[in-house]
Amino acid sequence: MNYFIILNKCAGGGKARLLWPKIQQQLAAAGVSYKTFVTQYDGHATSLAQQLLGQLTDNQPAVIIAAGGDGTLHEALLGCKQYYSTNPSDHQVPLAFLPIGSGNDFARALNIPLHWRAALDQILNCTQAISVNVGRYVNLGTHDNGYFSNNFGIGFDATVVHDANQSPLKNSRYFGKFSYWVSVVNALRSFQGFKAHVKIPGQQERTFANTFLLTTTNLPYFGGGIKIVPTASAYENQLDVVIVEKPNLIQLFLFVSMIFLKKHLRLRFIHHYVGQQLFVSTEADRYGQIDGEELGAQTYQLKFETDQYPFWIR
Ligand SMILES: Nc1ncnc2c1ncn2[C@@H]1O[C@H](COP(=O)(O)OP(=O)(O)OP(=O)(O)O)[C@@H](O)[C@H]1O
Repeated sequence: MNYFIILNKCAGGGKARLLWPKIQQQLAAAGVSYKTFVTQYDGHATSLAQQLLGQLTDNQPAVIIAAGGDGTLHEALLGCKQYYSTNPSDHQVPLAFLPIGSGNDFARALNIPLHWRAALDQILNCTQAISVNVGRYVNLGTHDNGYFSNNFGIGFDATVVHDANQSPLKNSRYFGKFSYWVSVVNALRSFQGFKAHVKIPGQQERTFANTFLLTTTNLPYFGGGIKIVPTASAYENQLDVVIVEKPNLIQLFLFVSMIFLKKHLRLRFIHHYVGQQLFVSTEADRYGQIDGEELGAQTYQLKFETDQYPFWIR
């Protein structure tokens, strides 16, 4: 097998850079053949995936390993999907994920070990690709489109991502988590609810006048280990959407406590729907995030659908 590693040394607030020599040692000890492509800038993993797929011959056994956090996996997946949309093939090169970022929600959801050594062993011992569900979105207003392995969030979660990205501490291994929690508090104090509509084909449209969080998810987890939809599964051909209406202080406390008990979806200000296709629109500019990658503030007119990609994960 030929392994092609797309490595984001900045992932995990620079933790990936420190781990990389150890990972190299482990690869050398396993005697495997691999090539490394190090990302140089935001978005680079997408073009690296496209370039390397363009250089592979059709029947060359290969696996692309996204080594970084969920953002690196997101970019690599996007590159692969974009490549095969213009170069269709019956054999698509599978993706593996070496979770050396901060949140690593994809790994949590797909039982990929969170320790790099065990995760690498799992990749090297894997013998067959498995098809995994991913989300596809189209912004019907702008025609922007793309994919997500984890989730597409609008509102509070995305505001936190935006705020944390502005922090000078965001790349600090030790203070990165602290700056994240400062952003959570900031967003809780200032976030203004927004009007949103959710429509699942065959069902009536639902409108929420004061939305706090609107997340379309392929996985149970978001935000680095928060189990937002305990029943969601990337092995099922469906997406889950969760709408949280803006909570008052008591509701916020209830929400946080019930999340720990995995019973928050029973709360009356939280709504959960499932579909293979769904439509989401909003009426005010709010931040968005895709797999933890920030989108600017905008209004959304989104169509979500399920899609698949082969993963090299067990
Ligand atoms: N050379 C680089 N310089 C600056 N940013 C980079 C570079 N290479 C990649 N990036 C960006 O780093 C960001 C963070 O990467 P990633 O999401 O993989 O790690 P993380 O945020 O630590 O993990 P997680 O998303 O799991 O919490 C991504 O937006 C990616 O585009």
